[in-house]
Amino acid sequence: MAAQLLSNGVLHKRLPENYIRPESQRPKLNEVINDSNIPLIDLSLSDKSLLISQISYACHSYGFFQVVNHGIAKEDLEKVMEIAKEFFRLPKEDKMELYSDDPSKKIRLSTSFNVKKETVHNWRDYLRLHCYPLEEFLPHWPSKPTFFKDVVSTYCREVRELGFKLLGLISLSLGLEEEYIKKVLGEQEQHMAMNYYPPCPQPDLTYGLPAHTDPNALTILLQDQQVAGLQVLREEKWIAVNPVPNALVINIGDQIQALSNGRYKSVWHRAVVNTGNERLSVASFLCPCSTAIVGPPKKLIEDGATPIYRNFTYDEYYKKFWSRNLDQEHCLELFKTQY
Ligand SMILES: O=C(O)CCC(=O)C(=O)O
Ligand SMILES: [Fe+2]
Repeated sequence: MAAQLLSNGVLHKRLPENYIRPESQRPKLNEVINDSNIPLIDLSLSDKSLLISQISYACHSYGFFQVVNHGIAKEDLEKVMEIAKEFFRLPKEDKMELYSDDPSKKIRLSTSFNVKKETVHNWRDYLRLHCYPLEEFLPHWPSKPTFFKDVVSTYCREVRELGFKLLGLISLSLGLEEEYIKKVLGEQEQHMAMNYYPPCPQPDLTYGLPAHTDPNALTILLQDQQVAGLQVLREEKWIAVNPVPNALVINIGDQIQALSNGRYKSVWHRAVVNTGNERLSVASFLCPCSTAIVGPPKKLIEDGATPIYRNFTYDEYYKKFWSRNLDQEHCLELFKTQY
């Protein structure tokens, strides 16, 4: 039976059986660290070498950071959040026109993660959109709510620019030329996931999204300004990433981990749910073009360092990623060299 969209409005008093994780896999919410946080970086900092050293530290020791003064207006962030909320409130008939559980579809509304493969579902609906080149995909995006295409396409353009700026800073922080990563990754694809996590009757038994790493190069996440839910693994402990006003959360994906020869980390993260409030997040993923060959630059291995991963194309990697369950071993493990 097809999984049901949670946003279609059935209220659950108890968590349905097929969302309940076995005891050993539950989120242990009382053990999460709430009062520590990931680095917060001000991108308007005029001291560029200080900025680069902050980026280097954040990418190496957290794999995650938040940015403020990132160049995207507060109003644009608010509009995207609002339109995402409106989207998930559309009538069932409108939403079901977009429903698909086929991960290869470029525009689709779905639920959980990979409903055809997984045995336990996650407390999430999501709209996944390919966003680049915009002119190619825009005509196929949802035409409701009315301003969806306008608002989301403006945001996509802004996020892409921010992503390139960050890739430049990341290149510099690795001692590479500013344009290095952008050149290697080719004409990058851009995908978006609008995640909707409704209130959940038993949040300690399930996830919005279980622990995973992002398979792409760089992720820019706009998270709900009111409701926390994102958590990041650091030194074997889960840390809550509490929302900071107007900040965007940045995380290193598997491709930058590979490209930096393991220096920068694509870390495990997850989204948990709660009883009282719905939560939304909008993730933008910059992805290498499918034929891009990912491997460490000469500069990072010239002092005799061993390449940790074999070279691969993004196409090969992405297929492998979607053929697995989300919470298996780090997908990069499968690409390690045999030394
Ligand atoms: O909802 C969140 O905060 C996390 C979303 C996420 O990790 C993803 O979409 O890959
Ligand atoms: Fe993620």
